[in-house]
Amino acid sequence: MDQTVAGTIAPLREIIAIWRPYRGRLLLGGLLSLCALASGLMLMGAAGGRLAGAAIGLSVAYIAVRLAGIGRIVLRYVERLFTHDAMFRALAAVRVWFYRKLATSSAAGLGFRRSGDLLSRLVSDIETLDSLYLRLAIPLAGAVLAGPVVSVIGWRTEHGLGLGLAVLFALSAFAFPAIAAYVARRNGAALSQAEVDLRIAALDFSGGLREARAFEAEAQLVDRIEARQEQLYTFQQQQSRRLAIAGASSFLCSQIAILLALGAISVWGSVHVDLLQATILLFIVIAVFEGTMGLTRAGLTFAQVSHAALRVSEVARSQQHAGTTAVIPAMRGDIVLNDISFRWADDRRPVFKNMTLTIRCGERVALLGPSGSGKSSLAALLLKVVTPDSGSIVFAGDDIAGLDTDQWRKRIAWLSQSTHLFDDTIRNNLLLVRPEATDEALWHALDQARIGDFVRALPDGLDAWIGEGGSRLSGGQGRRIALARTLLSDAPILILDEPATGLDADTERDFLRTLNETTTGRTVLLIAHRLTGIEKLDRVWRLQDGQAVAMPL
Ligand SMILES: Nc1ncnc2c1ncn2[C@@H]1O[C@H](COP(=O)(O)OP(=O)(O)OP(=O)(O)O)[C@@H](O)[C@H]1O
Repeated sequence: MDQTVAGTIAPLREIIAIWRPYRGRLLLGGLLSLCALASGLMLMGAAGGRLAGAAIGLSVAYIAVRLAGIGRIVLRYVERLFTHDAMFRALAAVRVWFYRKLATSSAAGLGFRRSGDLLSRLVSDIETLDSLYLRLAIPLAGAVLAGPVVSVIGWRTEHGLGLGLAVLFALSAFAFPAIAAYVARRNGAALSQAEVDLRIAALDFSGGLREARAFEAEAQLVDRIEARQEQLYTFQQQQSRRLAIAGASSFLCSQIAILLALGAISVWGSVHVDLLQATILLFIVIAVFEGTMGLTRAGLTFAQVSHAALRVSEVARSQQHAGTTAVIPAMRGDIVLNDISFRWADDRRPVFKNMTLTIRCGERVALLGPSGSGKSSLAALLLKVVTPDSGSIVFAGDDIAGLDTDQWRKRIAWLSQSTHLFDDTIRNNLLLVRPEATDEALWHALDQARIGDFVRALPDGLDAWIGEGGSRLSGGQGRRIALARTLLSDAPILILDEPATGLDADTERDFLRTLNETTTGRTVLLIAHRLTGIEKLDRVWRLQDGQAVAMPL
């Protein structure tokens, strides 16, 4: 992970750019917060002045205390209302942005990401981002305002005192928080990784509870969770210890500052007017330095926020990388794989070795091969989830590497081996690919997938709720809903990865017949272990040793 300053700042700038529409509200919230702070300082100063005045028999107007007191309460309330409202809106914008980035990769990339990691990014990382404004920017702006105030009043009492207070303030409000940020930043990556690991273990456990029970492996999985929890605690403890030192140092500075102000009272207190000024100073020092205590935490917050911003923006960056060029793909064309070689990782064996094949526009072709031969990897390459190590994939004469990724994926309807069904109605699951589709079109697609009669028999029909991942359906029924969704899409290219998984032999035959009839004019890539003999195909290849070998029809 990039640890440089630029690597830290760039993701934060990206997040701040998403907040741009709320700039006015955020600035107003900040301004109100500074006004609340100013009235708080005035209140303390006025209270100090009145106390000293009472001690020396000087009449100091009570009105200032009242006004500052009321002002502080009202401003604090309005400020909280504004800053939190602005922040909730800004975070909602980040969530929408994040979802959009995920949605554009939903054709493929998600299947290759760990869901626990994604959940962490979506929930805790985005939540952490509110600290950037509420616990970082606002307290820092407050410190920038309060520091000069206390130094100037100190300077007017005695130059050396003003200087001393300024140094103590700089240490307490800026230096120690910066050290805390540095320490926390160093630990931050390990800490958030430990959080993600724990979340993945917990999700794994809850998702695989049935298997864990069946194999009596619950204790083993619980041990795994506990080990990861332990690891997280260890990192948290280390972090807390170091932060406690930074916090204590900052606290020490504030206590020295108060001692200095008390010293000022004892030195200059014999002269009435100076006593007044020194007491005001003491009260303001107490208020200002109390505010700096939270800044050490802001240092920690900075580390957490910069990590969160990096993790959240990483998702976007992979998308931007994939779609930086704006070449819009043609609607139709041949797909040509030119001499492509590909392996998933350097330490894995190559999946393709200088493979060349051409899928002509409107052809119905099949790609066969034993498990692990690379059929799904080819789909991943076509969908631009991964790029070939060498060679190129060309569509209608354009290298797909140069095509706009979002637009390219819109040309493809893809049915993966584990296509996801959403916890929603049948209708909404189908409308995902064609939001404007009529009920007639939905029923047509369901009939093509041989599931129309089943849906008609449901009390709620198209509005029946199918549960998480289609849990209220049988495996085969869910598969057919997913098939219907793919058939509903009007994309010119269909990639069907083992479409018959979970279907009985009769339904499989029916479905393949439908496929023969309904996909005329579209390019269909059928990925399968073997053929049934019903498929009407223009070409068949068998994947073997990283090559596509043409098979007789
Ligand atoms: N995300 C991934 N990361 C690393 N290696 C992968 C990944 N996906 C697939 N592989 C590896 O690439 C090779 C080809 O896998 P692929 O899924 O393309 O095969 P397949 O022909 O579709 O298999 P099956 O018929 O079992 O679905 C396998 O050795 C597999 O382990």
